[in-house]
Amino acid sequence: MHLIFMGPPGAGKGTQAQLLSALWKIPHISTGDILRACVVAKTDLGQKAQSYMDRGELVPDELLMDIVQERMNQSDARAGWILDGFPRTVAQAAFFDKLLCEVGGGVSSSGKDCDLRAVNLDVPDNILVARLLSRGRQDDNEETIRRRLQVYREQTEPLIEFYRNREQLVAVDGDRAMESVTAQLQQALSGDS
Ligand SMILES: Nc1ncnc2c1ncn2[C@@H]1O[C@H](COP(=O)(O)OP(=O)(O)OP(=O)(O)O)[C@@H](O)[C@H]1O
Ligand SMILES: Nc1ncnc2c1ncn2[C@@H]1O[C@H](COP(=O)(O)O)[C@@H](O)[C@H]1O
Repeated sequence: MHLIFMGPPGAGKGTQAQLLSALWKIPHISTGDILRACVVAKTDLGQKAQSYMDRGELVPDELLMDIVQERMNQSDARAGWILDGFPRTVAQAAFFDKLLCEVGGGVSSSGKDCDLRAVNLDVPDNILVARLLSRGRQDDNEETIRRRLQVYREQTEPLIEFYRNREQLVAVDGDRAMESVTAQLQQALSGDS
């Protein structure tokens, strides 16, 4: 199972990825979590990324490439993965296609034998804002949330069309109870493992 979780901030990507990762015994790889760990550890990357994250901007593409490549090369990623929050730009998607050709362990990014699926969780903006305000992460304040939603519409949403054109898109209504979203995902993805 090779999954990309898309959807705006607060759509439930992390929540669902964590559940399905435990169920299917494949790693949940969140670029946001990796970056936050780098910020806490005050690594060079963390120091460069922090101001972008605090403002709700995307961290520049070139800073993401190495961490994704390194994580995908770890042994637990051989059997499959759920990528949460990557790719987020057209440039990242192109880089990711190339990476899968090189280190994909048999996963190609397209073609008839490819099992890559891009899951989009759809949730209305007013619900997203309410969810994020009650989650209360450092970047979950009203101003940053608005900017993250805007950045999502401008830079990440175009990827929905990209994966739809490749017939890899799985669209799920994320504005339901958590268990119902999980059930929809299991049903939509059954037979893909
Ligand atoms: N189906 C749901 N119904 C109600 N609340 C939900 C649902 N799914 C997730 N949540 C809650 O909404 C908040 C955001 O969820 P989550 O962190 O999974 O979103 P995300 O898409 O990963 O966001 P981000 O991209 O900002 O990291 C969390 O507090 C989570 O508990
Ligand atoms: N793929 C990414 N490209 C650029 N910036 C990213 C990426 N993934 C995460 N970020 C930054 O981290 C925060 C939080 O990410 P979450 O996925 O919401 O945890 C995001 O706003 C970007 O600044």
